[in-house]
Formats: sequence, structure tokens, C-alpha cells
Amino acid sequence: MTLTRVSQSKHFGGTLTKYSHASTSTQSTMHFNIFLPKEAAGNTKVPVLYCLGGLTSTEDNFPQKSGFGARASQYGLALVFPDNSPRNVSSRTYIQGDLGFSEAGASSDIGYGAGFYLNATKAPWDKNWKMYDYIAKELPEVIASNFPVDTARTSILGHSMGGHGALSIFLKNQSAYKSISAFAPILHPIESSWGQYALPRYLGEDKKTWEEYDTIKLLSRYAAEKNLRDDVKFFIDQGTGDQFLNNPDRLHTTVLVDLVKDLGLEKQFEIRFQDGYDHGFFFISTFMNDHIDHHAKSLGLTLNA
Ligand SMILES: N[C@@H](CCC(=O)N[C@@H](CSC=O)C(=O)NCC(=O)O)C(=O)O
Repeated sequence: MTLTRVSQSKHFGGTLTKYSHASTSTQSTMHFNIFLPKEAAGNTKVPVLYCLGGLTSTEDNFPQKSGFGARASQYGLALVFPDNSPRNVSSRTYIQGDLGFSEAGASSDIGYGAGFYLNATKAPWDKNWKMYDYIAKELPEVIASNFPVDTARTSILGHSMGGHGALSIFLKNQSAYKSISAFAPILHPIESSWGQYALPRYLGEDKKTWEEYDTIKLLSRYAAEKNLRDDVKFFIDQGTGDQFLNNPDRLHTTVLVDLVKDLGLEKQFEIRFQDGYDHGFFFISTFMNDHIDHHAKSLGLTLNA
């Protein structure tokens, strides 16, 4: 598998580079950005944090707006910023029949920029929309075979739809990650208008299949099965001024708070409500250092002078 370098910028002593590659999971050309700190220059393996973006994002939103660079370089931490859906597939197929393909202007809740980090099973999405496989399996292999990363020290975070992706992928692959965090995650997509639009289109009408991609359902199930790691802390920031938190609630943060209480998991969850912050990147960039600190601790990193 060949990586094509699209662009590169020096950033806080390291490099932020965008690559494209042919993806077997999504049968399309995928793009990602990777930040490699200066420590990686001599082929020294560094820990890696995957950052998953929300609806309408590409591989560029997180690196350009989150303000990750100073802290990541102080820790010597690599970050990977994937795209959140396939792009430039044979769009005619999708536009026909008004399937809500975002390129057609019908909806930004499905299609390009709205992969929901799941494996679609319903035509026409089932051909390319395999973002679960791409993020959980294919991309880590691509990264491990092309860059000096210590795969035993891998972590994951995400924002909104990307928070849903990070949490659900973490829960389903708990041994693969050292730590998990999220900004304003979509926690209960089966009860959210976003999920209720996208999930039947990607997965069909059987709601049991939707539960495979629902953090509230996955957490309940794994806790009941005693299949939840107890050495990891879920770190979540949620702005109280988030436009998606009320009228209607599309995020369901309080459902998680109640569930954590019911399950007696308070010690494993730090859910912070940040006064007045909205859903956007001004919120994320305010608390990005805290998230990097959270992951760095689990990855065994300390701040360089
Ligand atoms: N139009 C959509 C929401 C668009 C939006 O706000 N996207 C957010 C993530 S929301 C959930 O995943 C985002 O991060 N966009 C990229 C950015 O750089 O801001 C709607 O209202 O439903």
C-alpha cells in the first residue's frame, strides 16, 4: 500500500503531514493528517493519539483548529487526524433516489462528512461506508507500517460524532487503547435526531444493529457482562452552552451521568460540564491541553522542558 504525500508543514519542531492512500475498507482514496514530534525524526517510536472529527469535518478541522501542537510537541506525542467518511466515490449512485447524500445538498447527516464510524450494511452505503473497519483496523496498520509509532501506546479521542466514534471504538476494542476522551460526544445516537436519520439508512430498520454503535447501549452491555476495563478513566468535556445539548438534546450527556451512577462507575468517569461553552472549536481548543495531559499520563509521557 502506497502513501502519497499531499502537503507538509513544520509545526512546533515536528511535522504535520497530509497523506492520501487507497483504502481497502472504504474502497476509496482516504486522506489523513499525522503530526510527528521531533522525537520521531531519528526513527524513535513515539506514542500515538487518534483524533476523530465530527459531522461536516474532514481530516483538516482538528489539526487546524484544536491548538494541539504546543502540548503534543512538549510530550513528544504523535497525533493522527483521519477523515470521517469516504470521499469522491461514484456519487451519481448516491444522489439518485434522494438518499440524502450530502454532496447533493440534501443533508449533512449522512454521506460525505458523516460516516458515523460504523460499517454500513444497507445499499448503497455498504460498498464504501466502512468507517469502523477503517479507523479500528486499517488505519492503525497503515500508520504502524509507515511511521515510527509505538503501537502498544495508542489512545483515542473525538468530538461530537467523532466522540461517538472514539467511545464506541474504544469500548469494542478496549485492549487496543491506553486511554479515551471526548469533547461533547453524541452518546446515544439511537435516541438522537442525527442517529435516527443516519442509522436506518446505513444499517436498516432493525434497531438491534444500531445498538452496536451506541455508547450508552455498549457501556450498559459491557458493564453487565463485566467486560469493562477498570484501569481506564473516561474523560469527557461538555459545554453547558452547547446548542446541541438542549431543544432537542442530541448528545444525551445527562443520560450518561445517570447511567454511570446506576452502574457505580463514578470512579472511572470524569464528566466535566464547562460553563457557557458551545459545541465548536473555541470550546475544544480551550480544553485540548487537558485532554492531551489525560492521554499523556496513560501513555507514560512527561512534559519536556
Ligand atoms: N450542520 C450540522 C452540524 C454541523 C456541525 O456543527 N459540525 C460540528 C460537529 S457536530 C457533530 O458531529 C463540527 O465540528 N464541524 C466542523 C467544524 O470545524 O466546526 C447540524 O446542525 O446538524
